[in-house]
Amino acid sequence: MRKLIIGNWKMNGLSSDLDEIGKIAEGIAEFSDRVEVMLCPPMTLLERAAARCRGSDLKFCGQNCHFDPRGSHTGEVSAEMLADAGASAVLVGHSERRIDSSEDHDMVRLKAEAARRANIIPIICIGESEHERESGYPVETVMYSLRVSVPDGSPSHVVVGYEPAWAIGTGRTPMEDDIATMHAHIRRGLIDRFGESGRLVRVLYGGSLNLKNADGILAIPDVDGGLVGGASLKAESFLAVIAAAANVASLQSARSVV
Ligand SMILES: O=C[C@H](O)COP(=O)(O)O
Repeated sequence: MRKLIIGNWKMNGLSSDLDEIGKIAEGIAEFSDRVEVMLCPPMTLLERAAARCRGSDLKFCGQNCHFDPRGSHTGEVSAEMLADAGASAVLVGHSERRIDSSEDHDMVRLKAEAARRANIIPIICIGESEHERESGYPVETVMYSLRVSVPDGSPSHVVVGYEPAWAIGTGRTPMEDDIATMHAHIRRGLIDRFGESGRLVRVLYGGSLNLKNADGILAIPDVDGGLVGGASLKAESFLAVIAAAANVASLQSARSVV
């Protein structure tokens, strides 16, 4: 399976950064056989970025959507609008939205269902806070989020992003063994719920992923790719993470042949 690397620009990016997005689109061509790449620019750049990169392998992703298709929701954007602007996917339940906008698991599930309704892929983000990790029950916390946030029905075209909130933007990451344990639990939870189809759900790791740690983290079993924040803002650092993902994908496919 190709690795999936998603860059999340969060509330960063002006029209002067469209050239940087163009560089990313050009730079990923050599890795496209091993890595699928998506970028989540701010809403104000989405349509222009998608138009500019049309014909490249770079796909675009919204950072959030409302669960209704239209209506009286000032300041919101629907999944249908994201699709119309050129998005193939949307992040739902990112911990920054859960904190800033009090989104709970039920709302995240409704948003994931809205993405499916609009034929775009929901990237469903789950992860424990520092307090939840220190309380000693991070696995239980994450498994509960997974159960409630992921909608029923076929899990095909659903992506899960495991992002420990305390690792986001801090330069701190869990130990590789802890990431392996969490991803194994998530995989088991998906298989228990969806049977063999649960094996096909891509599970990404996010939280201070960068060039220095990408080789190790992306090689962990059941880590199917990564969600990259800060390191995705410049083409050079984002392409370095993508190159690392391509190397890991090559090694894993060589091993699976032997
Ligand atoms: O969506 C991306 C994540 O929040 C990770 O952000 P970060 O790489 O800056 O820690």
